[in-house]
Amino acid sequence: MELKWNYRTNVWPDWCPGCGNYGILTAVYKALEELQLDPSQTVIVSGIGCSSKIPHFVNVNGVHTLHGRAIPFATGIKIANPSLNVIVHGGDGDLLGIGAGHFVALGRRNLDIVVILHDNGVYGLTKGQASPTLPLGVRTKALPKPNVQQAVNPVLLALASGYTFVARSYAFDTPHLKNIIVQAIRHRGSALIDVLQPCVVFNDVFTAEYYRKVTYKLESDPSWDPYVRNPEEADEKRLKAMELALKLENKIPIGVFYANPYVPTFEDRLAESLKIYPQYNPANSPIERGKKPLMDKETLERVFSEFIVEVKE
Ligand SMILES: Cc1ncc(C[n+]2csc(CCOP(=O)(O)OP(=O)(O)O)c2C)c(N)n1
Ligand code: SF4
Ligand SMILES: [Mg+2]
Repeated sequence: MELKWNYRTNVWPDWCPGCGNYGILTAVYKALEELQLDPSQTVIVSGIGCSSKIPHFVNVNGVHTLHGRAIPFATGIKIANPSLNVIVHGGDGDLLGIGAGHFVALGRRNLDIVVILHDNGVYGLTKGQASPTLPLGVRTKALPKPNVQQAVNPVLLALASGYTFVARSYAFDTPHLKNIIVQAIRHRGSALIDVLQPCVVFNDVFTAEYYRKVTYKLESDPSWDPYVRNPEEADEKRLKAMELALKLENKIPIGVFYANPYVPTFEDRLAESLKIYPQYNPANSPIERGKKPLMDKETLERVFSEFIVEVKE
């Protein structure tokens, strides 16, 4: 395959040797190369954490934002310019701790954004505190006592929130993760990929050796079909995906849990509700004419006239 664009930057990734983030970065490069995404039309948005350094290492547009706030940034970017490919990267603390409300809101909207969750069970950057995905009773290296909180199941939460593409993969199975990322980018709607990611410094329980033993691929089960082929089978397939997501005892499934292309995206709903949105979204609207702002009183009234409500006493 001819490589038209070098998606690698000159910035040397400074993660610890052996960190699962290297596998995720490699899979991202391979997915972008396969899709040949236009770098000028692609944005990676991250929060704060070891995982969130990723925009510095990928040669597309990037924004390294605030802890927990990658999804709201990405939402603004996508609504302002719906033609962009928007990919969010964040840690389990970032997306499911401080950013949990935004994580749920994205699923409810089904905005066409891919979320890649670096799931290492710890707050890596701040030295190994328990993250929202660390199970109850597990004691990792930096914890003085076993974890006293229940874990959030990212796949289950995404399914319950309305994400229309939900998958799990493993950081050091880069061909598998690359395939999932390609599918998630091609999908129209909110996509979550929960990536099991060893943190070699702070998580001595969920290690690469552990994941190698317990993970198995859904693709190897011919009876598993997560793809919704007509809207009538959506509920049943989502329920099956939820049941599977709950099974985490001795074996952890990786692969696609649910993919439903029939739910309208937020962009579609916005265009339905605000008729001028596709034509006059912020990215394709001039903001000034003759050095004067175009958003004068008359323009604002025209834009928002559809929303004026008369409240009768
Ligand atoms: C508003 C705010 N609260 C807390 C922090 C401190 N902080 C920085 S990174 C982080 C957690 C990182 O964990 P995670 O999101 O799982 O990413 P990882 O480092 O594991 O990849 C925290 C609590 C911050 N930077 N900003
Ligand atoms: S602390 Fe953990 S997550 Fe952070 S770079 Fe090191 S190994 Fe990776
Ligand atoms: Mg983490």
